[in-house]
This record gives sequence, structure tokens and C-alpha cells, in this order.
Amino acid sequence: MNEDQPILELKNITKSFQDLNVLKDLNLKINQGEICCLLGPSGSGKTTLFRIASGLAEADSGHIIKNNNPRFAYVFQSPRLLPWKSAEENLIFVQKNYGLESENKLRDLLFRLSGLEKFKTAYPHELSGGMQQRLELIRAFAVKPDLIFLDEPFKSLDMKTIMNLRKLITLIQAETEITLFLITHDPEEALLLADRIYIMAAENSGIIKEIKVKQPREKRKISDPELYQQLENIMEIFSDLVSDLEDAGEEIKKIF
Ligand SMILES: Nc1ncnc2c1ncn2[C@@H]1O[C@H](COP(=O)(O)OP(=O)(O)OP(=O)(O)O)[C@@H](O)[C@H]1O
Repeated sequence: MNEDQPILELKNITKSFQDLNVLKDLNLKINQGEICCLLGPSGSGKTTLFRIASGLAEADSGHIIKNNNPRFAYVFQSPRLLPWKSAEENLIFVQKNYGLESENKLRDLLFRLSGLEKFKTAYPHELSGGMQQRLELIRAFAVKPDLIFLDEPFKSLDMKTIMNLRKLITLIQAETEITLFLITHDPEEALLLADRIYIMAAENSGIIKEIKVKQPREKRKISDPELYQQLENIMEIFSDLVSDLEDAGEEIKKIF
């Protein structure tokens, strides 16, 4: 990881939808080779920021600085595989954009690491949800990107699949130093994976806190006192955002 070499910088990003202000004066940078997590509650504008940072949408104002013309890849909340193509053809399809379609060895390796080697010729509908998400993930790595944007890639998956996918991501990332920008609403996930965490609060704000996680990733456990303290700090920020429903008690009693 190179602390001094941001691969992507966002400066004073602002975005509204009609009269809804979602992002205001948002600043962040992602360094080359790091895993950076964007953490925030539902509706805080994470996906909006993801789309702007990755070039899929435009900000109303602000600047995006990309260094060394990075190649981007994407992993979305639910897989966007081509249903009429087999698993391997899905990889070849994206590789073709970069002239990488003859990289059989890379595909073989990714299929082996993801445990999908027996399913190369299977079509997406023949794969389980977790298998489809694994395929979506290796498809992103198949284009040898510099930066992968992952928008809540483990949403709706079971714990075992999530743990396997996290292991797969960190294993490949450690060997390749590909930069990852991962959106999550799970503080534990962010603390287990990230080198740097940016926290967003409610809508119409920027980044309210930046946390650096120093412990070696492979040894991290939430029960580790330092990590646990960081988790408590994040939970405290989030608890301030929880709606106050105390007055609703009487109303609920009357109606029920
Ligand atoms: N294209 C759009 N048009 C109008 N409003 C939008 C649009 N996209 C997002 N919004 C609004 O912007 C706000 C932020 O949405 P966004 O999807 O970025 O949040 P999020 O933090 O990713 O939420 P979640 O964790 O639930 O996916 C929401 O109030 C949403 O309704």
C-alpha cells in the first residue's frame, strides 16, 4: 500500500435529487493498494457516492482526481451476470474489452480459488445465489483492474458464504495489491477488512469520520481489545443516528 499515492480523490462532492440533498462537500481519498470501506446507514448516500466515484453518475459539483488512468471493475449488490452466457463466457465477455480473453491461466486460477471450477460451463440460473456472487467477484478480478468498486457485495448471503467471499477477496487482494473500495453498512465487516474506513452519517453530509485500522488483516478478531474499542466508537456514532421513537409508545398501546 502506498500512503502517498492516492489512486482516486474526491473533492467537495455535492449531489442532490430534486430537492433532496444527498451529498454535501464530501472529501475522501483512496490510496493505491488499500482496502477502503465506506460505512453508513441506509439512505445516507453510499450508493450515490459509489456511482459518482466510479464514473457511473455525475456529481452536481466537486472534483474527481484519478491517478495513472486506473482500470475500474465493479461488483454490485446483486449479480449482474449475462444469463445467456456460461460462467466462463461471462468472464471472457468482460476480458474482451481489455484484450485479455486469451488469459486462460488467469481464468483457471480464479475458478479454482473460488471453488467454481466444476461450473465453468454452467449458466447463471444453474448456480446458487452465493455461487453467482462468487462468479461476479472473480469476473471483476478477471480484467486485472487497478480498483474494484464493491457495493454491499455480501448482501442477502449466509454467514458461511460471506466468510468464504471475504477470504477470497483478501487472499487475491494481498497477492495483487489491487485497490478495493467497498461499501457496507456492517461496522464489523469494515473493521475486519479495511485499511481505512470512511463513515457517512445521515443524508446531506460528507464524511464524518475517518478511521485507520492498523492490525494485520489476517490476525484480526473483533474480540481483540483495540478492534473492539473501534467497534464501540463506531456504534456510538450510529446510535446518535437512531430515530427517537420513545413518544410512539402511547400511540402503539392505544391502537393495539
Ligand atoms: N436516482 C435517484 N432519484 C431520486 N432520489 C434518489 C436517487 N438515487 C438515490 N436517491 C435518494 O438518495 C438517498 C440516498 O440513496 P442511496 O441509495 O445513495 O443510499 P444508501 O446509503 O446506498 O442506502 P442503502 O444502504 O439503503 O442502499 C435516498 O434518500 C434515495 O431515495
